[in-house]
Amino acid sequence: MTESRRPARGQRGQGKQGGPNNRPRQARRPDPAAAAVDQPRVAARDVLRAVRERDAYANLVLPGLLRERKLDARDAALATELAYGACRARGLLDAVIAEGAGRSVDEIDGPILDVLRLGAYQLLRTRIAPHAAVATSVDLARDEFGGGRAGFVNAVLRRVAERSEDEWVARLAPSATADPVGHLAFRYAHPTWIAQAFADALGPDAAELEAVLAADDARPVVHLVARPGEISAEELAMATGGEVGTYSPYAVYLDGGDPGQLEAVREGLAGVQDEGSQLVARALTLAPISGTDGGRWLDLCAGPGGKAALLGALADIEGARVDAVEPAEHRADLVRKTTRGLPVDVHVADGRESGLAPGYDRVLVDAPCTGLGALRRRPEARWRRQPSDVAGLVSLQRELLASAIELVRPGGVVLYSTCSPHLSETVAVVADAVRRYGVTPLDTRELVPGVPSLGDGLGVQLWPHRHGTDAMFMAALRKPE
Ligand SMILES: C[S@@+](CC[C@H](N)C(=O)[O-])C[C@H]1O[C@@H](n2cnc3c(N)ncnc32)[C@H](O)[C@@H]1O
Repeated sequence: MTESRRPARGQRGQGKQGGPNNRPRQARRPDPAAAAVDQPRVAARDVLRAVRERDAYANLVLPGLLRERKLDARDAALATELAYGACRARGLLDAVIAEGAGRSVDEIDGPILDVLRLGAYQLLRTRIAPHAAVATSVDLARDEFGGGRAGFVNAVLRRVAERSEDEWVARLAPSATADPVGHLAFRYAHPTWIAQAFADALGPDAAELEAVLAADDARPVVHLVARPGEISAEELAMATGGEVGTYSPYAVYLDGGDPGQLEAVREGLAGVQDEGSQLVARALTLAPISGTDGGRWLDLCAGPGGKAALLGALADIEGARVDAVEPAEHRADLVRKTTRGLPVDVHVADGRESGLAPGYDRVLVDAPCTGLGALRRRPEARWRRQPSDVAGLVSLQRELLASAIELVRPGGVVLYSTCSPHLSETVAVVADAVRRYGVTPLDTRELVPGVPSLGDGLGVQLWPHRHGTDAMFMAALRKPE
């Protein structure tokens, strides 16, 4: 056993303290005498716990929790940084914690592991003073579970604090020469299969892999969409103090804050929508179709309605009408909400057998996917997704695209999109449809005018590190006449 594998002091008896680390365990009654634990860290800890125990989404849990506990702006910012950061960095943190604890993280009780992840994140990836990172974590453990467990947390974190993040990476990551993708995946805290999927999609540009992985950890800028016909991007930027976007004529970038509180958003003049998604909806309306546009548009996978709302606003201007299909009732409700007052009819149905009459001029298939292109907006998602998810999604994507091709009229266009750059979900699905149904791939790059660095293929792959958008993919296909 190497020195680093030696069990840390204070962990005696830990092995008997519980089973799998995702099982809720009985908390001790809080000790009123305990020093007031630090509220931002309590909030971050509670987010990690909800993610681990209930499969919650960190970005849905945290805002409610901050409001409920009335954290001021500074504390809220710290809680956000710690909760999201620790969710993102989980793989790296767990490897270091396992080394510090001398055991696999699977053998550490979940609630204690949450505290350790929070502490290790502060030690490795923030400028918080090490003694504060350790002491506040020990307080968290003591407050809930008492001295023994606090001692374990103290011992493990002291070991973690012995090295910087770079030193831990040098010690624990696969070799950069023998396994460059595995090395970068470890350094940037991504599962290797996801880093490999990005490298495959980047192809000859795989040297950019480091930049993509780093972009997933950067705090994403909030993108607003100015609803066409309601407000211009310039007006929205003026009203919100934001900056007009680079590629979508409707985009405004906001540096921070809660966009839900903005008057323009509350009044429905604007929404929160990644610029890449705006480009997808717009591309459908720009695609060249044969003959005149009869104004029958279809959004086959519409929930929660971001693209349907933009399509609806553009349809209103063009005199068109959109059918929006979504099988999940609660998501269909969201579509109804976002498209209120627009020429959009919502149908609760499976897109593979929607019952809608064929003959659409334009059809969007914004297919359910792994979401690997939006990891920066969903802190825990990279650790939740599994490679085995891909095959099932690909079959659904193929079936939905087949259905869209049935529903579009000859000479009309189907736009297939995903918020994933995984090649099985993008070019492979499109190539399969071209082969099976004889649809013609269009040069989709022409449908996103002014967007650079789109590569040689006919499809469009956006990237956070190149375009500042989610890694959306889109490909336009015309049905032969
Ligand atoms: C990537 S999301 C679409 C996002 C949406 N276009 C937007 O911009 O807000 C995929 C959607 O497809 C829905 N979906 C899943 N299975 C489906 C099916 N068989 N037919 C149609 N939609 C489906 C999911 O419920 C989800 O709402």
